[in-house]
Amino acid sequence: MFSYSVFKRVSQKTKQFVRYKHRPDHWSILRKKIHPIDKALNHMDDFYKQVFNEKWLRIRKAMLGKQKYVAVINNFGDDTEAMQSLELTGALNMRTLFSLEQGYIKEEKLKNMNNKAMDKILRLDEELEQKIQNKIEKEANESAAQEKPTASDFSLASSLEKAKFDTRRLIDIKDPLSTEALHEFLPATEIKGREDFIPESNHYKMYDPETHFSVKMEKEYDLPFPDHLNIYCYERDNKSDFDSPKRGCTDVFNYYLMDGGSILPILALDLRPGNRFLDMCSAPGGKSLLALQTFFPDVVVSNDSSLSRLNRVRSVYSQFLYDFQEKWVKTGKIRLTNRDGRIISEEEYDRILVDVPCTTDRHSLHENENNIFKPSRIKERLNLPELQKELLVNALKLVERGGIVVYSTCSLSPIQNDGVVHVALKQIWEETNMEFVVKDLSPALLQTRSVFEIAGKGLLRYGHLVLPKPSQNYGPTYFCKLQKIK
Ligand SMILES: C[S@@+](CC[C@H](N)C(=O)[O-])C[C@H]1O[C@@H](n2cnc3c(N)ncnc32)[C@H](O)[C@@H]1O
Repeated sequence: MFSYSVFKRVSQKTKQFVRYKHRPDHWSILRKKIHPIDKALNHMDDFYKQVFNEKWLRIRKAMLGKQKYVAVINNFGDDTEAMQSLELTGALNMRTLFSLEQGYIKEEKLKNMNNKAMDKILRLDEELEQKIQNKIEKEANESAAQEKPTASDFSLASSLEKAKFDTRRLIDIKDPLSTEALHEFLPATEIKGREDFIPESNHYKMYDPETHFSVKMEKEYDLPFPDHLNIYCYERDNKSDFDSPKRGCTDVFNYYLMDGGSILPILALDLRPGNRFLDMCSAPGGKSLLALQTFFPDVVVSNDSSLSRLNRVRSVYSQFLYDFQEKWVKTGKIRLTNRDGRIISEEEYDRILVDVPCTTDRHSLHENENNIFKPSRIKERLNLPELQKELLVNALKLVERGGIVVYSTCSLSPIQNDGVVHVALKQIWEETNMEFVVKDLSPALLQTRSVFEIAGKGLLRYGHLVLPKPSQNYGPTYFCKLQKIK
């Protein structure tokens, strides 16, 4: 076969040439290079298509699109002015949206004294959502069909399509995230050039489906919205950007921008006055700052095992809290600690947030730099569920009786989400006599449905998952609330 080769002149004087067999910047090489973001997309196409079925196309489209933010008003800055200026741009206070929904739900309840109101609301909501979804999926299918040919020639997704699946090992479509099913998820193993896939699928076996233990579940009907928390968002389909935050008279910023999904783990914590709150994996610090805006915790401990990332928390605090060192650190209200969350001990907390390192799905689809799907980070990626489980187990041990732990990720992976909660509870059950209740927030989360699409008990066993969608492009955010009862 004719071999195409190129020469590179290495010396101007001697006019020597080096003969490349494969020139590194040749178009055919560049075209074939699979970047970490491509790898991430291939991985998600393989895995999530089978988990979320027809919803996957819409989630995928949203995650590849523009992420939506909310603005958390800084109560320690020029808050009133900030709220007024945001309202002038058409931003809405989330508290108002939630309470409008609550009012509507109550009204429906009254009208339907036989208490079928919830079913009715859910059904109407689902019907509406389905109509919108069908339209979006139709559009997504059309654009995917146009985009496909070139890149998919060498994608894993296309090779998997051709590959034979061991159908006994695929997730049961009827109950896609049943514990047994997610533990058994195992893609076809005979895939050339994808060696990392094999150890990864082996890794899923650690979630032994044979082990049975009882888990207490309890429905929760209320998701209290702290009085002092003011969070602004744009309504469905409004893709406006918030202006950059501004410094006020005390030189601190007036609001903090964060993914809307990130507020739910903090709301789920149900912070109360006087709480001692540990943010076990806190950097860059958005959720710690959000917890402080409620005015409830007496002490906030922002921990992170990475010193450089902990310095980012310090910097966020300094930008949002006036006289941070004097008023917050020296008074002991905020502590910044640089420890491995797996071995924090001795202290007791009433509230712990375990917002673990994960595959950061949205980020992994956009940034090649430091991407968790880089070949050099395979081992780290495969070890994530183990690390996540150890962090959660330690939080469950640390929290006081009656206290609350919220476990959260920004991944759609059932392994890193319900899977980790499952193994952590199993370990606690085997090793201690502690008891926990998993809170089913589905009824309480109804009030958030004008802002978020949340997958609940139909798709998940323990927690809740904010699903990104083009009209409200937040998340993914998984969160699970656990309360220690013994
Ligand atoms: C998803 S980020 C946390 C985001 C943060 N909660 C927020 O909302 O801004 C996960 C963090 O966990 C930290 N981390 C990783 N391993 C850890 C460990 N063993 N103990 C404590 N923190 C850890 C990482 O350095 C990273 O900053």
